[in-house]
Amino acid sequence: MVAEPSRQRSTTLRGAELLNDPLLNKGTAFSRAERQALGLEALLPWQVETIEAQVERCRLAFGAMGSDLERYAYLQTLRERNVTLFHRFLADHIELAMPIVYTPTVGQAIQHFSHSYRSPSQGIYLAAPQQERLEELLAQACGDHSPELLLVTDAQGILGIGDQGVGGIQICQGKLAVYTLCAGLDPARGLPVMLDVGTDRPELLADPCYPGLRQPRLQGEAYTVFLDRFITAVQRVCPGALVHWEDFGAAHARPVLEAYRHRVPSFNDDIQGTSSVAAAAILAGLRGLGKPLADQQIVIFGAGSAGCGIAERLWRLLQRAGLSAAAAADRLWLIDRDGLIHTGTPALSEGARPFAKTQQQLAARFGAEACESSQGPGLLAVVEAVRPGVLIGTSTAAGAFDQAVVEALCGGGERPIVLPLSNPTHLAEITPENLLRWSQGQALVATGSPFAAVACTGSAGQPIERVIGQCNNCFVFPGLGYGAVAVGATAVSDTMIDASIEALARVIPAASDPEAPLMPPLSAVQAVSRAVAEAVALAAVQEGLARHAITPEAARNRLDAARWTPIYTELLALDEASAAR
Ligand SMILES: NC(=O)C1=CN([C@@H]2O[C@H](COP(=O)(O)OP(=O)(O)OC[C@H]3O[C@@H](n4cnc5c(N)ncnc54)[C@H](O)[C@@H]3O)[C@@H](O)[C@H]2O)C=CC1
Ligand SMILES: CC(=O)C(=O)O
Ligand SMILES: [Mg+2]
Repeated sequence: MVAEPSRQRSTTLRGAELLNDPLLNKGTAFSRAERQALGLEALLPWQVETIEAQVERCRLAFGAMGSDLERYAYLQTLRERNVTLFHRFLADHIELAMPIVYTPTVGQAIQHFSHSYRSPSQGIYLAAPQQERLEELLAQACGDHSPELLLVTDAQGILGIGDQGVGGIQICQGKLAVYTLCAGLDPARGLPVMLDVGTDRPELLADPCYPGLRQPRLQGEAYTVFLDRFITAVQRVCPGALVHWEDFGAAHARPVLEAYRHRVPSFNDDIQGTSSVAAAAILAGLRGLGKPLADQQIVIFGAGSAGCGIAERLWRLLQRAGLSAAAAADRLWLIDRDGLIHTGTPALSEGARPFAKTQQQLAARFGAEACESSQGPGLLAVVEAVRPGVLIGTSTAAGAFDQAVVEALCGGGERPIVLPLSNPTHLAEITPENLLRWSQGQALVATGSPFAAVACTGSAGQPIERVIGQCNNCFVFPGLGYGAVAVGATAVSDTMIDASIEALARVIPAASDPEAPLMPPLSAVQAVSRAVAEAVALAAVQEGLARHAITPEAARNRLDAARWTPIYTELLALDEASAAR
């Protein structure tokens, strides 16, 4: 339940104009006095309702819908009409609503965007032909309410479903809803930004209903110039705002992060947020199993933004656990479309380069013939040769962790940690049900999208139900972003990200019991986000990166003071003349 501090606000809006303002609208919850003062008396049915009664009506309507896509559309409409009620519904029904506004349903909604688009919803579109006016357009969109957090995508790599053009704005809206739900970011302070640099998806280019720019994506220098202009506009219009980069394609995600992380406070969620949740799950799982990280071999299947981000973070943690940089890199085995990544892999990415195995390493593990082809050994061969304690999937290759792979992982009675992180649900590298069946209940698992509990046999032969934790960056990015914004962090440092890992790892149930879930339940996501935000804010203070707080106490106070809760504000009528004074 949400506590109800009293809040008041004045407005010059009256009647329908007020009902059409989603940040101020309360619908049937306007009191008699407000209705009278604000010209609403004939515009609302007679009953004055509480927000709880409104939430119950929403729950009934939501439950009566025939499909998740309809539920998504219903919640979008609610958000466009009444932001407070939308967020209160989410807060009171997290486990029902989160899979709709976020993965997996948001992915489906994005794929239907061209055909379901009705009216401008929350957020802005900045298109390539407007690139000389980005500052003016951003200023126009922000008005007097400079955002503190910009959630920015170019939609080239939405979840695991690739280039989605301007429909990608809905991932920004979904992530911002999660920021508010989990961390308490004021919805008026977050802005979804869709950078429309074109699309390379032929179906969108050919679709007369596609509402975005119908041209191939900007490439090379033209892309860089556009991004540069955008960042310059951000620096001028909303100085100090945090930029959260989301779902860029693999070719741009890392270069964009590196190019601008020193110009604006920013992080890439797919690279850094994901690395945090994966690292926390691994640390907690190993603690529960009583195994040191420094002893592990780790296989990462899918060496794109998320996979390389996880590798880089684990590399850092392995070094902190006492290994040299070279020995730590040797523990990480990255596999992509061309098999195990090695120094002869074609088009080796910057993110994967530190982990590329040398020809000598290939020969030592897989025999001399492994060096004869640019194609590296495949997943099964790597698992058989390396016997990893941890297997991570960030490939979008549904079902790639098959029975042979699982049996090889568990050979010798090992209890591996397996994280099939690809989203949405149908792209998971393995279902928890198959994993637990083929590993005879031995594997520890957490998935990117939500999965139902699996019936298993316990260690004493008794029937048990294994609850499947959701290893999704939603357990980190709300706290990371909110913590950074609350103290006015001038950068998002590696130390701040490390702090988020430890805060999350501490509350993962499997850390003390390997049969318990490998992530906290969604119902705990608000408490987890608060702990992550605090750890991040304190790390920023310690590093001297916090503009708004110089002591830990001040940082904690700012986290509490900035927190927005979905309760209605009492509205007072303000006349135009007083407003002008
Ligand atoms: N659970 C979570 O919190 C997160 C999950 N993800 C998921 O991870 C997946 C990857 O995301 P990104 O890294 O952003 O995409 P990406 O496109 O940057 O990386 C995917 C990589 O997988 C490789 N790949 C594709 N098919 C393969 C195959 N058959 N075998 C081996 N490698 C293959 C691609 O070549 C590419 O390098 C997506 O499904 C995404 O939804 C991403 C971020 C967070
Ligand atoms: C969760 C997320 O960021 C992704 O799947 O891309
Ligand atoms: Mg993402």
